[in-house]
Amino acid sequence: MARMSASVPKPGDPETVHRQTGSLGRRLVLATLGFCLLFTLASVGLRTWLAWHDSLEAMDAELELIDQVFQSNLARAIWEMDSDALETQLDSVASAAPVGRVELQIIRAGRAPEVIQRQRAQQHAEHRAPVLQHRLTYEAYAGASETVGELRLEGNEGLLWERLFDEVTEIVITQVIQSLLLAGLIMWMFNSTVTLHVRRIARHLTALAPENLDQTLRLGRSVKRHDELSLLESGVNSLQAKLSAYLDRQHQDELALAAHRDRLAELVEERTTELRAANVLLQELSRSDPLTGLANRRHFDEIKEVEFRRALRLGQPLTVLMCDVDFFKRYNDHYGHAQGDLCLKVVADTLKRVFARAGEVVARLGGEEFVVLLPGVDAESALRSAVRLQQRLAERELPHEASAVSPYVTLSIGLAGFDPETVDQFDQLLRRADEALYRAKTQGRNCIAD
Ligand SMILES: Nc1nc2c(ncn2[C@@H]2O[C@H](COP(=O)(O)OP(=O)(O)OP(=O)(O)O)[C@@H](O)[C@H]2O)c(=O)[nH]1
Repeated sequence: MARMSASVPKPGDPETVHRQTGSLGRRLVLATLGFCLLFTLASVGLRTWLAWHDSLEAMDAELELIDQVFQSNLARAIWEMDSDALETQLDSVASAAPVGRVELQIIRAGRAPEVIQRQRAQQHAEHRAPVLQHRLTYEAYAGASETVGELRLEGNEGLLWERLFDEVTEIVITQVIQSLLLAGLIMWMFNSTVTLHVRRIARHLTALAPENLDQTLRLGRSVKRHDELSLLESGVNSLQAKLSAYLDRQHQDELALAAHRDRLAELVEERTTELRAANVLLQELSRSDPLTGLANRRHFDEIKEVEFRRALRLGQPLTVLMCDVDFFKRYNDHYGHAQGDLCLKVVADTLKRVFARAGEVVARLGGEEFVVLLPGVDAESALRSAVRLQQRLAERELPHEASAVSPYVTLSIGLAGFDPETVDQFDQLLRRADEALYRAKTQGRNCIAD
């Protein structure tokens, strides 16, 4: 199977393309043969015409020679009226190859001329062969020359055509051989000087890939040759070099781009982390009181509704403590506003320590007023926690010389427990806690009212 598939021509393979498109050399040979055929026809025509005229001239000369050879003997035979000799001479003339027809007119005084003729069987009356005609004279003695007849020699037309046929045959054969040799020579030269190298270039280009661009094209010809193929060879190599440099540059650019992309991703990751942290911080800040770090009123408002609905749904207890620093205005006036802030921080810290269980919420509602939300805690437990709060604060012994109830900072606490019978909104619960706080204040402060 592997062997079979290896022999299957692949698209783009130079051999396949060559089979599909044909050979330049073959086309050149066909063109050469066509041209040679036309040239041969023209050449044969011209040479045939020349050969015909040469044959005519040659036959004319031959007739002249025959005439020179036989005219004196014929003239003598007429003069001597030797009819045997005359016949013999005439037969000899007629048997000469160049002669197609011979006609002898014998002039007799006082009588009509006598005509004797000899003709080849195939000689036509109308022919193209040369004709030689002249008078025959006989000089019986010096100075007494007399016309005795007239000889007409007509050339052998058959011989003419025979000679022409031989000539034309020779011309055609030599021309055809010449054309075939020329076409073969051109094909061989074209194949060895052009086609071979063009195929090598095609194979080289087909095998080109990014990883072998450094393999230059070598046509294996003499370095002294500087022709179109040399230009093509150096052009291909120059193109490969440029392409290789371009791919190298592109690779470097891709590496740099990947590095930039990685760096950018890192920066984005860093910025995202920073943004997330900032966002978390922002959310915390938006929900917490900047002075004490406790939940602010906004955050408390979010939580209170959730816890209230849960208590309502599950029927669990929910208790609210409203806490207010006693005589805080006096504290501020006595110790200054900055010290007042520190005092608020200590109170907040005490609140956080006492109400540190999960679910317990401590918030600063404003000024020196704090609220504690105790989900799942009934009023009785809450009261104990409130007492513990006052004790813890007292243990911290924050001096408050301006207070009318204690030498230390104290808290008044209002307590309200959730009663589903009478309360259906959290703010009602909050109002009750506020009212309880008011009662704690009016009852003398530093106490817990419910
Ligand atoms: N240092 C400081 N003082 C604040 C802050 N917020 C409110 N205050 C002060 O807290 C005081 C609250 O005084 P009041 O509402 O009259 O109450 P009080 O003086 O504590 O009197 P009682 O509540 O009746 O015991 C005001 O003097 C406010 O200026 C704060 O963030 N820092």
